[in-house]
Amino acid sequence: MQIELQDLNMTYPNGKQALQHLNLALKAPSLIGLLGPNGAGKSTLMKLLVAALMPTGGAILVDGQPLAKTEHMLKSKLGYLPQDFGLFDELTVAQFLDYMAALKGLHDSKKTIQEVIRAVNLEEKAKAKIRTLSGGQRQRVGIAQALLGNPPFLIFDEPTVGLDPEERIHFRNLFSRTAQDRLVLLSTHIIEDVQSVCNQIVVIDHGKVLFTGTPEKLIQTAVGHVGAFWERDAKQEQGLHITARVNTSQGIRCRAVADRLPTYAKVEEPSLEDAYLYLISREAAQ
Ligand SMILES: Nc1ncnc2c1ncn2[C@@H]1O[C@H](COP(=O)(O)OP(=O)(O)OP(=O)(O)O)[C@@H](O)[C@H]1O
Repeated sequence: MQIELQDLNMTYPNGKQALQHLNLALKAPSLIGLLGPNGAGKSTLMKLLVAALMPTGGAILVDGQPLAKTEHMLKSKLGYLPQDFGLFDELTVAQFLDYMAALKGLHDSKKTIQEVIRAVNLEEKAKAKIRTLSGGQRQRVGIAQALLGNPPFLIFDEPTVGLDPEERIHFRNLFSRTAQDRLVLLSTHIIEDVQSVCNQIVVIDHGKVLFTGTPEKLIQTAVGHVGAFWERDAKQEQGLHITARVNTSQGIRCRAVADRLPTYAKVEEPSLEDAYLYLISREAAQ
C-alpha cells in the first residue's frame, strides 16, 4: 500500500489555513511518526487521510488512485484511532468491540475480538463496563478497535496519551510489531515514542512539512548546533534556545540549540529531541 500527498492544502471555512502545499509519500511497510507542536496540522492531516475532511486543494492518491474514488475501499482497509474518541460507557469492552466489528462488516468476529483484547492487554477487563475503566484502559480499548480486522493501514492520533510509562513501552512494541507488514502512521508530541520505534519521521509546523526522513537523518541536521553551559556563564544571546535546565551540585547546567553556539557552550551530541527542537526553533525564527 502506498499513499501519496500531492500539493495538499486545507483551509477551514473560517479561513484558517491548516495545511499548505504538503507533498509526502507513505509506503508500507513502515512505522511513520508524525511530529509537530500544538496546532501544527497533524489532526487535520489525519482527518484528510481517513476522508473525514475533504482537502481544499491538491490530491491524496491511494495506490495511485485518487482517494475520492477509493474512499470506500480505503475505509475497509483502515484502522483509525481519533484524538477524541467517544466510547459507549454502558457497554462492556467486549460488547463495544463486537459493535465496532459489526460496523466494520467483520464476520466471525469472536476470535478477532479476543485477539485484539489480548494485544492491548485488557483480558481482565473484557467484561467490565467502559465507564469503570481508567483513562489509560479506555485508550487501550480505542487502540483495540483500530486493530480489529487486521487493517493494512493504521492511523493513531496521539495513541499514548493517558498511558503510564510501562504501558507506553508495551504499546511501542505493539506498534512496532504491527508495522512489520503494513503502514502505521502515528502522531505524537512524545519524542520517545518516535525515537524507539519509527523508521520514518515527518515533522510538520504551521501546516508545512519541515522534515521527512529517518531519525538518524534528523539527528544529523543538529550536529554542531547543540551545546551545554553553566547558567552563570550565559549572556543574553539572540537565536539561542534553551531546551533544558538541570540543577546540579555545581549550579544550573543548561542545554541549548542555536544556529551559532556561543563560545562558552560545550558542543554536545544531539539527541532526537534536540534535533526536533532545533528544527522548530529555526522555523519560528523565520
Ligand atoms: N474545524 C476547524 N475549524 C477551524 N480551524 C480549525 C479546525 N480544526 C483545526 N483548526 C485549526 O487548524 C490548525 C491545525 O489544527 P490541528 O488540530 O490539525 O493541529 P494539531 O497539530 O493536531 O494540534 P494538536 O497537537 O494540538 O492536536 C490549528 O490552528 C487549529 O486551530
